Amino acid sequence: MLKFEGVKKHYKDFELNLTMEVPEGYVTGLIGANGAGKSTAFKAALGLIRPDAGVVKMLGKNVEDFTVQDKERIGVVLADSGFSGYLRVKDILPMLESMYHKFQKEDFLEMCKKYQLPLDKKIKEFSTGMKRKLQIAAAVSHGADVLFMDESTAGLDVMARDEMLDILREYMETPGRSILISSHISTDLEGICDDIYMIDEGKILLHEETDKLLDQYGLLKVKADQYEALDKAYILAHKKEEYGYSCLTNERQYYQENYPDITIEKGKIDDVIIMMKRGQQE
Ligand SMILES: Nc1ncnc2c1ncn2[C@@H]1O[C@H](COP(=O)(O)OP(=O)(O)OP(=O)(O)O)[C@@H](O)[C@H]1O
Repeated sequence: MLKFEGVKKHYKDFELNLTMEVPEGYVTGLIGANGAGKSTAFKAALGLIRPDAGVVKMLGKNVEDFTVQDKERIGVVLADSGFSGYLRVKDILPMLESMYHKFQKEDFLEMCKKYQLPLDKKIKEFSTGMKRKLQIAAAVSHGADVLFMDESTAGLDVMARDEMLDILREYMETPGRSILISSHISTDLEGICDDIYMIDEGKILLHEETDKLLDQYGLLKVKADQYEALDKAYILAHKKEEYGYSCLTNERQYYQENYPDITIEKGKIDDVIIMMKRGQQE
């Protein structure tokens, strides 16, 4: 559905070097700190910047060859963009109708009603959550096959985030669709993503299915002598701590069964990120 093949982009103090895939029917998450390269990746996929090397392929085509019709098959929600604050929802309706052949006006209006987005209030008077919901409603109302959501949970309260996830789940009910969603907050993504890529300083640190990350990853807390004796076959990284070492594993059960005396915590995505970034990889 969407593939980044060796995509490189160099800025003064930064280099993106990205290979990743968003398969059809998948919600794929891109997690990384501020400045990790998430927006640069999105811009490359949307043809807003030209990579120095590599290609982005989407819907079976190089994105550089995308036509206006191809672009209609994409929905986009970017954190720092949106509709002009001086417009009302009723003003943007004809714009959306003329931009997208497949704009589903009824669905869009229904979403506005469900998420309490008034049609005749200026958008600049909307709250952050309302603006974001409006962006999402517009992005999912023209039959797009791929949805890009860059930092779209930023600034949303728990309710608004939950409503946003509902819209995305509903969007994914139609077969053949995919979403690429980014955030610097892992808990925002773990409830919706099938698959997670962790990005740091422009490179992918780890790619894993969300279920596997949550069910099978773990953090071992061991003393120095326990560490020496440990079978490291399923240890991905270790980090020196006051008490000895913390070790990241992708086979928690193996260590639970074979080392009953060792303290093993369930994997949290943030722990995995910290270990992959700050720990020493095996
Ligand atoms: N047009 C540009 N010119 C120079 N440097 C840039 C440009 N765009 C991005 N960068 C740099 O590239 C790096 C990655 O930025 P990017 O916006 O992709 O990160 P991000 O992961 O989206 O971060 P955030 O969560 O803060 O949005 C940063 O160091 C940024 O300063």
